[in-house]
Amino acid sequence: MVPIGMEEIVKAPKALLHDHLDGGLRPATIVELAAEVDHTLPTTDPGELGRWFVESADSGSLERYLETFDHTVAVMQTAASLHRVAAECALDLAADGVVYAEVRFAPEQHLERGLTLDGVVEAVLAGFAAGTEQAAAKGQQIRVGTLLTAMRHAARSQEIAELAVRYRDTGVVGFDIAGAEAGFPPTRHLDAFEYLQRENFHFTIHAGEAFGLPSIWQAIQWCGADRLGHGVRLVDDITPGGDPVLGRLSAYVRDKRIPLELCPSSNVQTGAAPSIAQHPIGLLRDLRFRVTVNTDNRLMSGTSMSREMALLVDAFGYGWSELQWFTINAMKSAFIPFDERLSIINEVIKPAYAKLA
Ligand SMILES: O=c1[nH]cnc2c1ncn2[C@@H]1O[C@H](CO)[C@@H](O)[C@H]1O
Ligand SMILES: [Zn+2]
Repeated sequence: MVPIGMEEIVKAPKALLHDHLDGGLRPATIVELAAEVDHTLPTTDPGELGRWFVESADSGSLERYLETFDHTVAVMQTAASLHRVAAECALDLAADGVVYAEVRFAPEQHLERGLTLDGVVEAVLAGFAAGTEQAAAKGQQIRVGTLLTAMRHAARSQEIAELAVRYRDTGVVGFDIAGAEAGFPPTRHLDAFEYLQRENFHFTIHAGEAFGLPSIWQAIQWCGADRLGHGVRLVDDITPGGDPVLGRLSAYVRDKRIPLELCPSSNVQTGAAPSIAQHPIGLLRDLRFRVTVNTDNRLMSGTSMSREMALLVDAFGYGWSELQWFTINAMKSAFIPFDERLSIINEVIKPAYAKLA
């Protein structure tokens, strides 16, 4: 079998469920926006700045990895800058062959220059719409859904959950919590999750990245998460060997087909996995968990959806059938309505992979 090349992977349709808006800016855009607001960057050379983000995020610790977001969040404090960053995000994902993306960000982090929560959300939604339209004009079809994130160390999750529900018919498709995981269990935000369940709304929870099984267990069994952001530490509940044995929690996650939003490069940078080749995605796929492949933060990892796929092809020898499986898993797990998911699977994904294979 001829190994699959990067160019072909870019052309293949891909679905992305876990991508942070403030973790995916173009370095050149950060430089321009920083000059407008007098924000001091480590360097104003876009190439060097891109490398600075990757090297700084390569820290082995989630807390230190998250410090790099100070520079991206600082330049995303006006409606115009949020609009631009969101439009470029849609354009960049579409150019990479992503046909469906859920992009998340935390509105509460963008209020430093007078915007309201609603103002932040409206600027981002308008930016995604503009970028989607520009991509379509170039012949690149993408659909972008927005997830609103609440920061887990803060106390605004109920407010952000209500904000998400308010915009559910105009582009917001789900809710999430993010930020440092150790010391900030999901149950701190139980009120918000119970509210969302009563509203029949969708949410994912960052869990099982920098903290292990208790975090995953709470996210699912206390909070009712539809999906797990990362969830990579679920392997702590699997006894490896010729015939791996699943514990109660990992068996539950697999039986219920709870999607795992795995982010290989990001996990290596924060120390959640030793390398791509040793990333638990290999085992989890073999065991048929509902595995999806994601970018997390394209800027901090110097990556793209196609690059993450290519890394897995290199490390695990995956072919088109595995790449299609990841893509369909993601599409099945999306927060948009079932009929819309199905039409992307049947009309876009399957015909394209049939030609590739
Ligand atoms: O992998 C991650 N784990 C936990 N939190 C994260 C990760 N990536 C980004 N953020 C946090 O989410 C916020 C909103 O997008 C970012 O500002 C960052 O603090
Ligand atoms: Zn994340």
